[in-house]
Amino acid sequence: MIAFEALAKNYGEFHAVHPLSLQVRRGEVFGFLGPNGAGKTTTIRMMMGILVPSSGRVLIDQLDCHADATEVKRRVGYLPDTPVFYDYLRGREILQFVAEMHGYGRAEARARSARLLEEFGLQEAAEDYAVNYSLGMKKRLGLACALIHDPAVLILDEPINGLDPRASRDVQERLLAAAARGVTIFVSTHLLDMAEKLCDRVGIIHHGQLVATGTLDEVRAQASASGSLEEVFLKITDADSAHAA
Ligand SMILES: Nc1ncnc2c1ncn2[C@@H]1O[C@H](COP(=O)(O)OP(=O)(O)OP(=O)(O)O)[C@@H](O)[C@H]1O
Repeated sequence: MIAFEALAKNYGEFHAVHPLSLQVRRGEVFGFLGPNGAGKTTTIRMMMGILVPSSGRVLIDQLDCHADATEVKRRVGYLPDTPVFYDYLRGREILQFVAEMHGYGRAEARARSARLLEEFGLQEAAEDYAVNYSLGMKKRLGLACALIHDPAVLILDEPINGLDPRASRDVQERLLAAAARGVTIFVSTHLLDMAEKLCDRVGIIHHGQLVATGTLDEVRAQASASGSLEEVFLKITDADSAHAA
């Protein structure tokens, strides 16, 4: 479903993402984990056609995310790390606007927006301006925007970063519901609890390099570590730092 083929990004001499090769299967929830500055957002921006790869490519449904960016966007819902909305549009208007951008007529856009506002618990705030939304509400609105066209794939950059425990659980439950409907989810995070609860497989990226991939058990075995994902993650990224130093 998602195929990274030696995808890489350099900024001058700096290798933000070293050649990355990886397959994510249809219906899988894949956690892309890494510490700050590891290269997660850079990778996701290349998947969304926002950044041009220095070499290699990434395919979604066999479409090149750079060359076929428009067609890819029809199949993909994207939640950026910091969702930005027009401050003086109301929640409902934002969703309708996104639906119309996807080509739905006015009536269908309205119906889809109403359904998602309800599903995401935003009906009461539907007529409020986005500028007055809390961070949790913004993330929920962002997710609703990402799902408005029933995408087969969701690409999420830090979907619960900065949320309080209730809002965080809320978003995770909605992601699990999407996964249960068969949506393929590629989610970047440095919040390991979430990855442990949500993901079928994870990849750990550190200093722009994929240093481990697999189920939690497989990653544990690769790291010769036991215990929580946090322990495995710390061991892998520490060992790598020591190695790099
Ligand atoms: N436009 C740019 N020019 C130069 N370096 C950049 C640019 N954008 C990102 N970088 C660098 O590339 C590296 C990877 O950044 P990226 O934002 O992808 O990390 P991240 O894993 O998403 O981190 P975080 O969890 O902090 O968001 C960082 O060292 C960053 O400073």
